[in-house]
Amino acid sequence: MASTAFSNAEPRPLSLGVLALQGAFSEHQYSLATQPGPVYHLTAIQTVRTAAELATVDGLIIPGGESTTMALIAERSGLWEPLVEFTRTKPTWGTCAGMVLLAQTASGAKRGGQKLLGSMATHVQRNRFGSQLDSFEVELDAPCLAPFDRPATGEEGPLVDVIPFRAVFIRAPVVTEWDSVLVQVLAEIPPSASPSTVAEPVAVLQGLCLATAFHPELTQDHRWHQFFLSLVARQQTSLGPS
Ligand SMILES: NC(=O)CC[C@H](N)C(=O)O
Repeated sequence: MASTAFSNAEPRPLSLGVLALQGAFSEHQYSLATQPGPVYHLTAIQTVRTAAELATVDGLIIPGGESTTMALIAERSGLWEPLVEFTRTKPTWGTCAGMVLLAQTASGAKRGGQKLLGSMATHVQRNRFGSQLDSFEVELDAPCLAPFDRPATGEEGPLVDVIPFRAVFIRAPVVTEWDSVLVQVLAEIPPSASPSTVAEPVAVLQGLCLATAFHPELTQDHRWHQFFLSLVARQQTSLGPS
């Protein structure tokens, strides 16, 4: 075993999954495939529809779409319990409907309640900004994206201040309550764009779980994908040699 000492310089192969039960999964696959960030040894970007597929990935994206429909399909296909287990132990990123599913509780839920994975200590309000017709874009400050500001062209140059992220909100939730010990707020909607006129969290991180209320996969700015990949890579590194 002489040469198996793990070095941070050796990228471990990463396999990323995108939950593909419903919603904007192919857009995430495209963003992952084209993200120009630091080079990760990304061996697979695969759709996840079964527990067997979920078992093969190092990190999972739960896309935007309809959280109630995704929960229903996951239950019917025997994927619900594996998803609960995965999202509590492995890197997971929920966008929009994914943010709703990861929450512990939600208001504006379907009559009779809706099933949530409950992997983040958050309460979300669904459809905070109204219907599809009320969709909008707004610039967010997200200091966590600073490491990914520099274009991955190999160019040297001073790091600019964090470039605002132009976020697309479509029937989006916001986090209205959270456990501030466990959950880190990464970005807030500016008060001017918020119905409550106070800044409200729209990107949060709890351990290996990331949730964004907006849709980075619908933009050409792949810094959130790079941020998530860096989480997955860090988790893989901490696991030691494969
Ligand atoms: N764009 C979206 O993902 C909308 C999410 C939807 N409002 C839900 O709660 O499932």
